[in-house]
This record gives sequence, structure tokens and C-alpha cells, in this order.
Amino acid sequence: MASLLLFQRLKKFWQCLFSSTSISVLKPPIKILVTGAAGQIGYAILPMIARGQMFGPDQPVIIHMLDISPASEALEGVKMELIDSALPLLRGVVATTDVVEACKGVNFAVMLAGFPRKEGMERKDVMSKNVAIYKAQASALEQHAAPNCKILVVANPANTNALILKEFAPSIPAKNITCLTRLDHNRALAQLSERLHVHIGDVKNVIIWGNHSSTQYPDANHAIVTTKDGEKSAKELVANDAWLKGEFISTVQQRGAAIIKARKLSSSLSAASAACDHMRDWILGTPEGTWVSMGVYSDGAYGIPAGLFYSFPVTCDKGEWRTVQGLTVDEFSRAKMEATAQELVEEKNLAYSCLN
Ligand SMILES: NC(=O)c1ccc[n+]([C@@H]2O[C@H](COP(=O)([O-])OP(=O)(O)OC[C@H]3O[C@@H](n4cnc5c(N)ncnc54)[C@H](O)[C@@H]3O)[C@@H](O)[C@H]2O)c1
Ligand SMILES: O=C(O)C[C@H](O)C(=O)O
Repeated sequence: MASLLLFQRLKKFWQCLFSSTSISVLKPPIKILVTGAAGQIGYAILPMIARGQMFGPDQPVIIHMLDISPASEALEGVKMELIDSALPLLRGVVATTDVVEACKGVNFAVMLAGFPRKEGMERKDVMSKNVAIYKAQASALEQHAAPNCKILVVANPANTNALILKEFAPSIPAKNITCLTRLDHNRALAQLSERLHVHIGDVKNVIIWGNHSSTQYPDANHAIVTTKDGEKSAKELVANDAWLKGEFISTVQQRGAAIIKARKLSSSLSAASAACDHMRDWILGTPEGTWVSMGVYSDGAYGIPAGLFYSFPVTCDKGEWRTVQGLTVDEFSRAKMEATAQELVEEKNLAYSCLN
């Protein structure tokens, strides 16, 4: 009995020591900009960021929230709620409609600002509204963000908004600008996990190629499932090519539209969660043997035209992403990868015509 008590006291002592150690090793705070912060995704992502889901449990954050004047009262309400949530990692909140104040000194930016697609609208319908926003915010980021600021564009058309941001902020390195296709990646993992009745955490290495749109190519050819007998090819476990080339692809491609139809609103909690996954893996690194999908500036890898923001499989280490090289691409995949690249070329041309 006495030794049990002694053991419990010792355990408590080590727990106290451990928790005080972890407090003392907190990193210096970083500043993160969230544009469109009064919107749907903003409301879901802000508490995730302030709880450490994006940058880790040892990383305090100062959040800069930007929205437009008609949303300024709502933005103040969100600020009050963040403060009232009493989150220990949250070291400051700036709520503003001034793009210069919002961008000042930020180390990271999550760009949600935009006009979302409504039921029955194509992504191209929202192009002209959104490219104008990205042109304006590019120069504010270029002039006022911290050096080496890393940017994630979520707002649609995400790949083309990222391209406009890059073009109008020429001093920001292209490698520091990315766009979100992690939501599609997560959706593809989820489809395989449901089909195979395996835990989502046991599926990895799907690929989303191309545009965050209905032409994207969700590719399960290299996906892996961890089983009690070791790692197996998802393709071999599914053993149904018709499903992999048909329903699997179309379900992932159409998932955003299905959610809009059901909610009458664009996906927000899954988008927020995916944006946290994207930034966390980019900054803290991908696990050994795992890749993720990110929309990045193409250098011509896999024969994709250089100069487009295209979703590739990437691994990340120390804040740098690298395209996974040397994967085999069959004829079926090649055609799908080219079709989505072609759509991006058309979007790029349309975006430029909207800016003229
Ligand atoms: N890439 C993805 O996987 C993905 C997934 C879901 C949604 N989205 C896109 O993300 C974007 C945000 O979605 P949402 O549901 O939060 O939309 P929302 O309409 O709820 O929020 C957008 C916010 O942006 C603000 N805004 C508009 N113009 C602005 C400007 N110039 N400066 C600052 N703020 C501005 C609006 O006032 C609004 O508060 C949409 O474009 C949506 O299509 C992308
Ligand atoms: O807003 C959309 O067009 C859909 C969204 O990008 C999604 O994939 O859920």
C-alpha cells in the first residue's frame, strides 16, 4: 500500500515536471493572417488554429483577421468569441478591414476571402469577383508580410487565385505560395477507407492531380493500406478497377458540389480541417513514407506545363515541400492529368481576361 502511494506521488511529480517543462519550451508567438475571417470557414478554422491544430501544441499564435466593411460587426463578434474561449496558445487577436494592418508582419497567411460558389454556379462564375481580390491582396502581402511568409490559398478558384497572387507579388518566392487540395486528398482517403472497411489512419498516399475542381484526378494507383500483415496496395485490396476508375473518381470530384447541394453552403468544417492538415504538414513535415497532395507552382514535373498551380504529391521537411518524383503514370492517368491541366490553362486565360 505504502509503495503504491509512493508510486502515485512520484507519478504526479513527474507529470507536474513534464507539464511545466512543456510550458517553458513554448516557441515565440507567430502571426497568422486569416482573410475572409468572418465567413463560414473562418468560423470553423479560427478555434482550430488557436488550439494548436495548425502549428502544434507548443506554438503560440497571434491571429490577424481580415474581412470587408459590411462584415466588420460580425468580425468583432468572432473576436469576442475567440477571447471568451480562453485559449492558452492565443496571444493576440487583430480584427480589421484594413488590408495593410492585416498583413503587417504576418509569418503565415490563410486566404479564405472570396465570393463562394452557390448551388447551380460553376467555379468560373466566381472567377472575376475573386481574381480582383487576389490581385489587391498580393501587393499588400508583398509589402507588409514578414520575409519568408508562407501562404495557403483556399478560396476558389483556388489554383488560379494562387497564380494571380504569385503574379502580383513577384518578390514572394513561388515556393511560398500553395493552394488547398488537401480536402480532396482527405476525401479520397475517406472513400478508400469506407470501401475497404479500414480505419482512415491506415490509408495513405492517394494523389490528387491538378485543379481543385471537378476535373481533378483522384488517383489511388499508389495508395497504401496498413494491415495486420503489413503494408498492402489499396488497388489490390479493392480489386475492382471499374470502381477505382469510375465511382471513386467521380465521388471525390463531385463531393464539393454534393455538400453545397445538401447544406446550401460550401463545405466549411472539412475545409478548415484540411487547411490545418496542409499547413501542419508543410511546416512540421510529413511522416516518413507518407506523401500528401498540395497545389504548388509547377516546374514541369510529370510533363505538366510549368507556370500553373497544379496539385502534385509532395513530401515536406523543415517548411519546404518537394514533389514526389518517379511515380509511374499509365495511359488512363496521363489523359486525366492532361485534362485537368488544360482546364487550368483555360482558367488562367479567363483570369487574365477578367483583369483587363
Ligand atoms: N479549396 C478548397 O478545398 C475549398 C473548400 C471549401 C471552400 N472553398 C472556398 O473558400 C472560400 C471561403 O468559403 P466560405 O464558405 O468561408 O465563404 P464565406 O462567404 O462564408 O466567407 C468568405 C468571406 O470572405 C469575405 N470577403 C469577401 N471579399 C473580401 C475581401 N476583399 N477581403 C477580405 N474578406 C473578404 C466575405 O465578407 C466573407 O466573410 C470560398 O471561395 C469557397 O469556395 C475552398
Ligand atoms: O466551394 C466550392 O466550390 C466547393 C469547395 O471547393 C469544396 O470542394 O467543398
